[in-house]
Amino acid sequence: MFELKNITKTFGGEVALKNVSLSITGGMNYIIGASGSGKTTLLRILSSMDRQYEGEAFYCGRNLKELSDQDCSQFYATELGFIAQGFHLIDELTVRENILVPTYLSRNDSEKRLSMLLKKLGIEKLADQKVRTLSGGQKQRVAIARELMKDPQVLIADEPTAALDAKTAHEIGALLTSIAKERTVIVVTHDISLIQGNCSVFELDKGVLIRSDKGDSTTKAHSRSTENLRLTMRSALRMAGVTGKRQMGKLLSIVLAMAIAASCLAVNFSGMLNGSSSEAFQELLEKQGNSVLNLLLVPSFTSGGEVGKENPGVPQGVEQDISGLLEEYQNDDRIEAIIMDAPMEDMVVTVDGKDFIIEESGQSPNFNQIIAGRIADNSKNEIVLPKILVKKMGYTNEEILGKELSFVGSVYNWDSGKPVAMPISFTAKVSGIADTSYGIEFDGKVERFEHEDSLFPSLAIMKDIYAQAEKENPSFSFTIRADSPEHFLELYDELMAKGIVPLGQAELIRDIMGLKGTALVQSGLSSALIVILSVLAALSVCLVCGFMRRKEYAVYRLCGYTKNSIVLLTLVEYTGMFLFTGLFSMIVALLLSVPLWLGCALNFGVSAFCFAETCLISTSVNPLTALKTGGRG
Ligand SMILES: Nc1ncnc2c1ncn2[C@@H]1O[C@H](COP(=O)(O)OP(=O)(O)OP(=O)(O)O)[C@@H](O)[C@H]1O
Repeated sequence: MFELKNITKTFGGEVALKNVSLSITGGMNYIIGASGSGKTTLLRILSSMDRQYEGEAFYCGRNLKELSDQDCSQFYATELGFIAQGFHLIDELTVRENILVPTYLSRNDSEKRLSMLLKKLGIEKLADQKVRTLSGGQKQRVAIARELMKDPQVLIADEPTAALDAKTAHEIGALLTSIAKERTVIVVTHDISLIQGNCSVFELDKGVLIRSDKGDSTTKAHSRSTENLRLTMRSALRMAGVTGKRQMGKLLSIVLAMAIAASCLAVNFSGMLNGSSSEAFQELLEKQGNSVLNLLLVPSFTSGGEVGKENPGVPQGVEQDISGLLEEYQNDDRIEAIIMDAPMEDMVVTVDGKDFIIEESGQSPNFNQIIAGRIADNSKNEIVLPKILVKKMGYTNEEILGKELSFVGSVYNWDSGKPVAMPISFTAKVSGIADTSYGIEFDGKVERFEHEDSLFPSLAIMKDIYAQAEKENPSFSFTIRADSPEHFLELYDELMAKGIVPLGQAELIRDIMGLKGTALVQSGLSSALIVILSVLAALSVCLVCGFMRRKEYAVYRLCGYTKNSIVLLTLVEYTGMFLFTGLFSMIVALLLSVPLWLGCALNFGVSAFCFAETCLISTSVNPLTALKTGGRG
């Protein structure tokens, strides 16, 4: 059965086994020796847990060194029962559930064999008891029953009586001897009083085999399962049902951690935390109207009074050449509209034979937004009227649109250096009505103003009236309406770089955008932090739960579960947890108005991360280290 030839095992120069050759043909076999003599090392080689040594070890003619991981799982599932020190049972499960662990891999009816074993080992009354409530002897019987459930050719036990009192130790010894009548039993022990009857004894001393007493025991190999044992989806579901029920606490903590992480991420990504970043600009728009995005381009203007007071001797007039800019910016994508700026005085408008005097405000026209019709076509005699004037004339917006109106008034000619009012007149078709209101904040209160002399004629009209006013080389002022605060600043800087000073609230908008930028950076940082912390929190809970289940995963490996089978079991568990988490996330999403798809996607992402982490832990468990298998554990 086992044939070991010249086995030498060293641990970093220290020899644990030296040139050991032996053969085990069946029956009861004891491996004895002082502490540190190499017993456990030999056991690990026999059970194929350790495949790094010099020499050759064969089991039924197969070289143990050449077994693949898959072969090993099959070996554990069908050929070898292994009882490590410390019983290696799954504490949360009942006796029955523990014994049934290997049976999920096969399709055979296990119930009959289970009741036979419970009876044979004298533990039928304990079947539904949790194993953590059992005594040491009872636990050892459950461990033996579970291994016998596989109907193995060989049963290996590492110090099976070490933790038991003398009476129980002898009962277990007798049990193993009776099992040895049907299969090969190999026991490592310190307790030589166990050695009775016809058995083989191998004694080690400092790694050297010093005694090899062979009993005449040969066990007939009974028929082995050739079935490729693996976990099917059905058995994985059944098994997850059992383990899930017993490990509810751990699984619920994972569900909760994943749900909290997914909800935090959903809230984070839905932009609820970023909402305040554009609030400051929105507030400005509400107070002052859309005209905050206006850039007024004029050929000349006078600097503010403040500057004049500080520097009384310095002339404050600014002259600039804006010719050509109108054409340049006419079709710019960043611009919502270009509005001609026409300060006209003493205006009287005639509509349907009725004259209306337009009251002067002394302010330049202020364009907020078009509320009916459209901006005047610069090639035609068209004009946009302020809604306040239309109201004063007693018309509705719809009634006045398209009407032909006559205007008379004056325009100042500054060619001589002094303002000379020049009479003008023109007719124009009404192309649109504009809201010309704007707000100014006084003592925290916003007051709104609107002037009826905010007229917006086309370029064609402007050219006509400047000709009438006999202006030499007339230059036409106009307002650029940017389509966003970002483009407003871009256009402002571009014009300044050209040496043109546009009039507008650039500094205020720059401040607000700077604020927004800072807010975005801050919210970006806090977003990243929330993402990292949420995922880390969920991963930590899974890590802790995964580590708490390491012994359980090691038991699965020794019962013959392949890594793929353990991944499948983990997948089934996580699918269940994903559904629970999904329910929680959906409720949170509904309560916080987070898009459902976002909640589900993030829930899936978090679950996938946690699943991957748990798979990593469950498949990388080394039964040698996870279960105590000798002095070195
Ligand atoms: N993983 C390891 N790393 C380093 N040395 C080891 C390792 N495992 C065993 N050894 C060494 O190999 C020798 C044999 O150890 P082994 O555990 O096989 O002895 P043992 O007879 O089973 O002892 P005990 O009865 O105390 O369990 C010892 O000197 C031990 O220190």
